[in-house]
Amino acid sequence: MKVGIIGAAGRMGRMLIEATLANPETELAVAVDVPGSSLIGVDAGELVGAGKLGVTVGDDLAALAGQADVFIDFTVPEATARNIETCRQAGSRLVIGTTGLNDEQKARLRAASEEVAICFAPNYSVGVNLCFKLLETAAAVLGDDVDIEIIEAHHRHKIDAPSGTALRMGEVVAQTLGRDLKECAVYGREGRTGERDRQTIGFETIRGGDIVGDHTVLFAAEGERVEITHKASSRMAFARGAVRAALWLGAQPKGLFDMQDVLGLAGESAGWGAR
Ligand SMILES: NC(=O)C1=CN([C@@H]2O[C@H](COP(=O)(O)OP(=O)(O)OC[C@H]3O[C@@H](n4cnc5c(N)ncnc54)[C@H](OP(=O)(O)O)[C@@H]3O)[C@@H](O)[C@H]2O)C=CC1
Ligand SMILES: O=C(O)C1=N[C@H](C(=O)O)C[C@H](O)C1
Repeated sequence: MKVGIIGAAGRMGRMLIEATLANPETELAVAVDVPGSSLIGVDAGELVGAGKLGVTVGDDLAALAGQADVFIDFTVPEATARNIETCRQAGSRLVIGTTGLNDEQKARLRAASEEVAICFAPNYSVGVNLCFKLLETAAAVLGDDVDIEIIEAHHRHKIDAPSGTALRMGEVVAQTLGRDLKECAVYGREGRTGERDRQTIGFETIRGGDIVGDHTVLFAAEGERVEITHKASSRMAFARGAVRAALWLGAQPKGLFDMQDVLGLAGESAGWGAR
């Protein structure tokens, strides 16, 4: 399968190039980054120490859209929104890892998926997607008898908070408990907060150094507590998952999917964020 990487010069973009080269079923066909980047025109192989591959980093997705079977986009929300439109017009499949999309951008994504196949997930690691299923079970068993807090930590360069993964974890728990996350989420606390309302779901964000991505969901009761934790130690976990999603998406003519679909874990609650 011919794969195109959008955001190729970024932290994830470089990992995605490596993961595409390492997978015997995928071939790097296109690499794109932001217009004006000093890396436009550089060979994509040189970005990851793989030597020259004959694929130079371009800046015009529309002109390159026909050269790949599936594109993988890990950029910023504004760029992803434009790329969705470009892929829709070109009839190209798209795997999206970008987090922090607003409601309007998600609505446009949903609309585009009526014409092309799109996989959209806040986290492509297998471990995190397993955690989503564990969270359904934990929330269903522990129910309304616990206080629920979601704590995430990431590197100092991350621009959105809470992480897309933390928000999805909140959506999974809220949906299982019949709550609306938009109404029950509490983001950080300061000052005289008053006693905790058990119906709320709290979010705490840590940013520092080179932390790849840690997530903990804490279920705290009187006398005991349960913690479900995932720690990523390499971005390769996300990149391998995204390439797996690209291969899976190649068989889908159109529609909106997420990593739960790719892994065969999708139940009634799949696609919490975008659907
Ligand atoms: N779903 C998942 O599994 C994961 C999701 N992510 C998400 O992926 C996104 C990217 O993360 P990360 O790689 O760390 O970020 P980076 O900033 O390192 O990479 C983003 C890249 O996209 C480039 N870019 C910006 N605008 C455009 C554009 N219009 N066209 C093409 N390229 C563009 C940036 O260029 P420049 O820097 O020059 O602006 C940069 O090279 C984030 O939203 C993050 O949360 C991250 C890891 C896992
Ligand atoms: O920006 C990152 O780095 C990551 N972002 C994703 C998110 O927002 O959930 C996934 C991962 O934790 C790394």
